[in-house]
Amino acid sequence: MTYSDIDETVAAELGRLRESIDNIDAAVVHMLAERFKCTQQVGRLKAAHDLPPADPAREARQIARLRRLAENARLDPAFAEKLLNFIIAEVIRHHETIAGHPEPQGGPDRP
Ligand SMILES: C=C(O[C@@H]1C=C(C(=O)O)C=C[C@H]1O)C(=O)O
Repeated sequence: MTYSDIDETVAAELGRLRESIDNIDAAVVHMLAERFKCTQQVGRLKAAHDLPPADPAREARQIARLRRLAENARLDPAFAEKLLNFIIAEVIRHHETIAGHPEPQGGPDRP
């Protein structure tokens, strides 16, 4: 069996489900973009006040909270933790970059 010779009703059902998957993927991308906008601001605030890029205590609280949310939503908590750690690692990398390239006095828009 291949995708080109499946039954019409199966194709319709698959198409309907895939439309929802595409919508969810778009929402995930938009939500991540908003999250990174916030974390970039946090990175600039940390750099301006000489704070370290990573905050392990905050991360531990977030992971505990996300694992509880995942359990309630019947999502594998180990997967939720892995995903959050993956995102946080990227955020910390951004914060290290920001800390290494301080903005000139007057903020980011100054020429
Ligand atoms: C965004 C922050 O910086 C880092 C990234 C975090 C995140 O992506 O949620 C959490 C803690 C920090 O290690 C923060 O300190 O709030």
